[in-house]
Amino acid sequence: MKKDVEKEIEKASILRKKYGIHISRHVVPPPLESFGELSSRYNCKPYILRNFSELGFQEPTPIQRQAIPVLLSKRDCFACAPTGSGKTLAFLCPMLMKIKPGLKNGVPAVVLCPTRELRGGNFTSS
Ligand SMILES: Nc1ncnc2c1ncn2[C@@H]1O[C@H](COP(=O)(O)OP(=O)(O)OP(=O)(O)O)[C@@H](O)[C@H]1O
Repeated sequence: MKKDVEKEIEKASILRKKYGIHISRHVVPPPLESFGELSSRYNCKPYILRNFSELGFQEPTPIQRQAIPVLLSKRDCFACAPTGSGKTLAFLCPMLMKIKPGLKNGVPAVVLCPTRELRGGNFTSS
């Protein structure tokens, strides 16, 4: 049992190294190896993954690999990644996964953008 946990921690650390992901807390969910893990680990509906595939998103970007599992674990996430690295999907994906039939009030969110240009970009990619 302990060996399994150690193996998982080691695997997560190898993945983070490979994708240049830095974390500042010790107990952080492992990064995604692929979008497919959203199904196996978080029960993501197939239509969401189909949409990613139709958009040509073959694999998650580094910020998506780490931020999505943190947000799906209901943890707060303060993340930083370069412009154009896929931050929008990193926060939208967990929200999309929360939308369920019959959900009356949707999923509330506030998106703060420091400039009008970034607001435009965020709106378009959403
Ligand atoms: N996993 C992915 N694979 C391929 N392309 C992706 C992926 N995720 C997002 N993209 C595309 O990459 C582009 C940049 O993404 P996005 O605008 O989300 O980056 P950002 O980090 O939010 O940028 P900014 O800092 O300007 O807000 C968009 O065209 C988006 O559709």
